[in-house]
Amino acid sequence: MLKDHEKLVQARQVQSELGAILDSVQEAIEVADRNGVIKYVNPAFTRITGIPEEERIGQNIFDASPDGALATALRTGRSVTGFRTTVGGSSAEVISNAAPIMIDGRLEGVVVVFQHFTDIMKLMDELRQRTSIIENLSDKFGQVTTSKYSFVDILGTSAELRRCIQLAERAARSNSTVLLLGESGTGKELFAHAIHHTSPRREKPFIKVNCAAIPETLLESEFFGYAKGAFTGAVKSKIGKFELAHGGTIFLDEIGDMNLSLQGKLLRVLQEMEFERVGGNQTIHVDVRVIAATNRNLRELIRLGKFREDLYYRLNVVEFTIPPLRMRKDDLPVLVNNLLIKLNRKLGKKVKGLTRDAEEILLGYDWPGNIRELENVIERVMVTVDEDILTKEHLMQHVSQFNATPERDIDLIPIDQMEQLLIKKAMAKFGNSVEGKRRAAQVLNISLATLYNKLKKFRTELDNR
Ligand SMILES: Nc1ncnc2c1ncn2[C@@H]1O[C@H](COP(=O)(O)OP(=O)(O)OP(=O)(O)O)[C@@H](O)[C@H]1O
Repeated sequence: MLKDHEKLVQARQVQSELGAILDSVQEAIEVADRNGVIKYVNPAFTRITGIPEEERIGQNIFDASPDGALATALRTGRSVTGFRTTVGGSSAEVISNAAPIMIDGRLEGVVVVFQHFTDIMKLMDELRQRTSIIENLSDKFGQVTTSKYSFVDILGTSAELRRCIQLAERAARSNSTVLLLGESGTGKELFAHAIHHTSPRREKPFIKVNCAAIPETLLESEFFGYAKGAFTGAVKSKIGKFELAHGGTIFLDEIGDMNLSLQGKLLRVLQEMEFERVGGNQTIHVDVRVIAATNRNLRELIRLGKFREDLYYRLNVVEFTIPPLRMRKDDLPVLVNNLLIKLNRKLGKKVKGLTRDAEEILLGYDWPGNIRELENVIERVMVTVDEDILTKEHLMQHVSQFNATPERDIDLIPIDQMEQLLIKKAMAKFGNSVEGKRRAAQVLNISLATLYNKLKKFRTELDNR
């Protein structure tokens, strides 16, 4: 008797603990016996459905909610999950999970647990919002870059270059807009990095936008971002480069290639430091320092009506032109030495220097592709030559630019290969920048679009090999 009493006490304790749990959960719980008679509902059931406990208990589930999860589970003897329904006798729309209660292999009843559909929708909304915040942040995180070079990376001792460095160092301390001019490959981007790196904004982002590389139609949203639904496909909002650069510097490369309507918008941003996202109506304020660069003749573009004069005056608060390499040949030795050190490391070589006549070849050449071309030339020779000292013959043999006699005896090869060779040669000479491609297309007497197509075709052929 004592044992039975002890068991009874234990059972009561378990029952009251379970009761407390069932009473406190947020989900509604309803239990029916094997005949469908409702035996239990918890307080959350009444809260969600509005049906009082005393009204529900004793009803048969096949009368009360014949199409609900509980009746279905009882009818089939199987669990039901994610069942969306309206609770019989109420207007509450719920998502329910029901399961049969099996004791010793026999169906003794069924239990259902459900939640208000709007509660779930609210959670889903919250989840969506948070996911969008995370996506935006990770998008931003992936795009934010900082400057990679400082003034110590700009090599050269010529008076012309030193004057540019002095001006740039002074500009770096101010907040003024800087306009960098100069031929392709003269180091404009390097200067932009160095100015940001030396400015009080150095810890903040340095964001580069190549105005020539982005299709005109996308440039505006690239600059200012877009609001969700701004156009078909804008399923979420996107942050623009100006917002990304907040607190730091934006480097607008190839500014001479920007279309006139966007020039107007850029002018407004430079004046007011505020804008709206494409398709958005909220004004966004930013604090951004602008450095712009181009290898095109902006005064000529203004004369032709292709560049806004007011924008030009807004940009050229500090303006300087980086002289081409042919006008500062004094810089060649230090540039070449530095390249030898860098490329020895990269290619695993031990080149110590150049013979005097090899140096003379470099000094005698006029470097239309500037320092980028010099880098290409030295790398091409070092890749193919194993000696410690580079000679005039090495240069002549491996660098077509130095061969004064173009009508050499050429091997007969298929025309498409010859076309590839010529395009490669032009690219090596003028560099891979947009201006380089423009000049290459000019020399090859084909349109820029044709050149792009051919380059794309070579790349696909290489990928397929
Ligand atoms: N004074 C310099 N010292 C060392 N390297 C330099 C110097 N000037 C340019 N370079 C190197 O030459 C290459 C071309 O420079 P950069 O891209 O800055 O030229 P750019 O004028 O911006 O060219 P583009 O107009 O074609 O964009 C880079 O690899 C850069 O590091």
